[in-house]
Amino acid sequence: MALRVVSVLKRRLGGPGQKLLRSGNLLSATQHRWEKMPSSVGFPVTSRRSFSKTALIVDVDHNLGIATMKMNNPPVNSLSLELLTNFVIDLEKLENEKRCRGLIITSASPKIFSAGLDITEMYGKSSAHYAEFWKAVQELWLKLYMSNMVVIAAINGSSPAGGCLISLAGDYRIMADNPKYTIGLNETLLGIVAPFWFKDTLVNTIGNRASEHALQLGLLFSPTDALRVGIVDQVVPEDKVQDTALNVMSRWLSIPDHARQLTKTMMRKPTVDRLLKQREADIKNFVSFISRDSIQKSLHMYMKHLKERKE
Ligand SMILES: CCCCCCCCCCC/C=C/C(=O)SCCNC(=O)CCNC(=O)[C@H](O)C(C)(C)COP(=O)(O)OP(=O)(O)OC[C@H]1O[C@@H](n2cnc3c(N)ncnc32)[C@H](O)[C@@H]1OP(=O)(O)O
Repeated sequence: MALRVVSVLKRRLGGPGQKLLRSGNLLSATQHRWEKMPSSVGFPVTSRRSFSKTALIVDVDHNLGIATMKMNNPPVNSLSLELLTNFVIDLEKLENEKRCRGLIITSASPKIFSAGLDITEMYGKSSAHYAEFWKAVQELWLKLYMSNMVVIAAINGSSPAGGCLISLAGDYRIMADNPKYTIGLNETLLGIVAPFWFKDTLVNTIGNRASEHALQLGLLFSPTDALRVGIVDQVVPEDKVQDTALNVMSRWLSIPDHARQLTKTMMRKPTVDRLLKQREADIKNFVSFISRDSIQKSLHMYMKHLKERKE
């Protein structure tokens, strides 16, 4: 199957996209190599590099120009300060790899894409810790939302709150068709409020009315409902998520990078600038909001509820 997908990738880049690239004199080293491949054979993986840190496994296929990043923070891929920090470091590395044009984000443990922000980072800690944590959340969103790479979320499990934000920060979302999985910004269910830039990212994806409805009620959508409202772009059988991501990636990579990147910047920069203009104030707001006794109590109760569910 993987070979078939690679053949599709080669065919795609050999088609109109390739012509566009040629006319714009924009062929990257990776694409040159693709052009030389005879179409009857699968693409040999001659250059593959992996780097794996705590909580993230990154696999870069230089021939395809695609990196796959698997979140690997058992049991639920909660976004701890460590995971957020490593995520940002690895994104920067990939961004600097000229031949890496696409990134697929997924989970190493099917069933949970990511449980969102690590709640234990948000209660019972110092103000300095909250500030550091929030800065890391901001940093990841800023880097991901404005990435020069094509970013596809291969959502192979549940994806509440911060997990949903990571998916929304990408360019395209493919979710596994399993009614047990849910996705959405459910902050209000925890007694907390999605910050304005979480909200903006959702509004940019599904529009104002649907966002207001989803945010006020803290809706967690099944894959079918997520597709209906537009939170995800495609729902596919569980075992087809990765191949579909590669296939979709080929379509996006057939567009000349500079044109696609400038378009992405044009669409997203106003949203990003809103946070950049008030980044420090946003950190202060978070620290003062999360430090309130009532919020600390809500988070504590929510964690207790999560644990009691199992008993
Ligand atoms: C005026 C305006 C100012 C605004 C200022 C800003 C305000 C703050 C904004 C903060 C934004 C927050 C974003 C977030 O992402 S909050 C996190 C939201 N996440 C969730 O609600 C998901 C919770 N988890 C679950 O629903 C389930 O765990 C899940 C479906 C993901 C998996 O279920 P499963 O049954 O497989 O696993 P368990 O529930 O048994 O969980 C296993 C253990 O993991 C612990 N756990 C789960 N989620 C988290 C988490 N997010 N953080 C930390 N730990 C988590 C769970 O407690 C279990 O632990 P134990 O094994 O020890 O019991």
